[in-house]
Amino acid sequence: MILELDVGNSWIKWRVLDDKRGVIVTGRAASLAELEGQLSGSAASFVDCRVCAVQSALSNAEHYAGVLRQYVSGRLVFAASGEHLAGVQNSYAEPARLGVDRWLAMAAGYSRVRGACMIIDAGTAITVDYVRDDGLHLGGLIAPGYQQMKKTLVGSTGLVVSDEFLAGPQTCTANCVAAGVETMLSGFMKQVHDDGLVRLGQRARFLVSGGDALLVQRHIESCEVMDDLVFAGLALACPFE
Ligand SMILES: Nc1ncnc2c1ncn2[C@@H]1O[C@H](COP(=O)(O)OP(=O)(O)O)[C@@H](O)[C@H]1O
Ligand SMILES: CC(C)(COP(=O)(O)O)[C@@H](O)C(=O)NCCC(=O)O
Ligand SMILES: [K+]
Repeated sequence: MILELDVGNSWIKWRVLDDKRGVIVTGRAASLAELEGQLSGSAASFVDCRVCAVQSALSNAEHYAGVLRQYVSGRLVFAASGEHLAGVQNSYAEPARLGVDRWLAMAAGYSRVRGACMIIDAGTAITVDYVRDDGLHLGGLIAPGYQQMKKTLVGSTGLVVSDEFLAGPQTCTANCVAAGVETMLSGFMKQVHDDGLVRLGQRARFLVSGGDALLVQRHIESCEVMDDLVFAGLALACPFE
């Protein structure tokens, strides 16, 4: 059995694969302590484990490794961004500095569509990565995520915000804030979509992942939601063959 972890800034997503690489359990934890509760509750032990951790969590990698070691008898690997993976070429001058979650999602997305694609991951941050038809990464964008946009405004002004999805002018504070954030997201997505088609060509595919993927889909109708890109990328980077 293989334990796979996708550690983001808001959630730790995890899943377990059986010996035939089929997914047998998936889960989500808000913290390492919660994850530990979930793993010990399952009373499972895993042979190997592969981890994708965003930069903020990597600074805590030893602590993660110490906790995970209790459940993992074999290999325990933290994936890292490199120069090439599955036909994708990293554009960063220092390839290791590219977020490994972005890197794995790009490799998995490009492997699947075998052509120009834009990878949009809507989580704590919204990241956008451009991958050309020949696999060259043209670079990307990092913007505040949907909840961050709301939190920042509400936190710094004390305003309230409604949870509804609203467009156009509104007539109470909570709805004005909700519609304002939605309009920012919609304008950003329209710009990203148009720019993707210009830079990557009209046949480019738009692949979307992350907790807010469905919000992105509201604005880019032609996009394809692929929730497992980071996990699929982990298998490419750390195949455990
Ligand atoms: N049931 C849910 N509980 C909490 N957040 C959710 C839920 N469904 C969607 N979300 C959204 O998912 C976002 C986090 O997405 P995720 O991809 O897990 O982020 P990260 O990779 O940064 O940890 C939150 O900002 C929130 O808007
Ligand atoms: C940009 C990110 C913080 C996104 O994290 P997420 O929203 O998935 O939690 C992550 O990819 C990261 O830590 N990147 C390192 C910096 C970079 O990619 O340039
Ligand atoms: K993200």
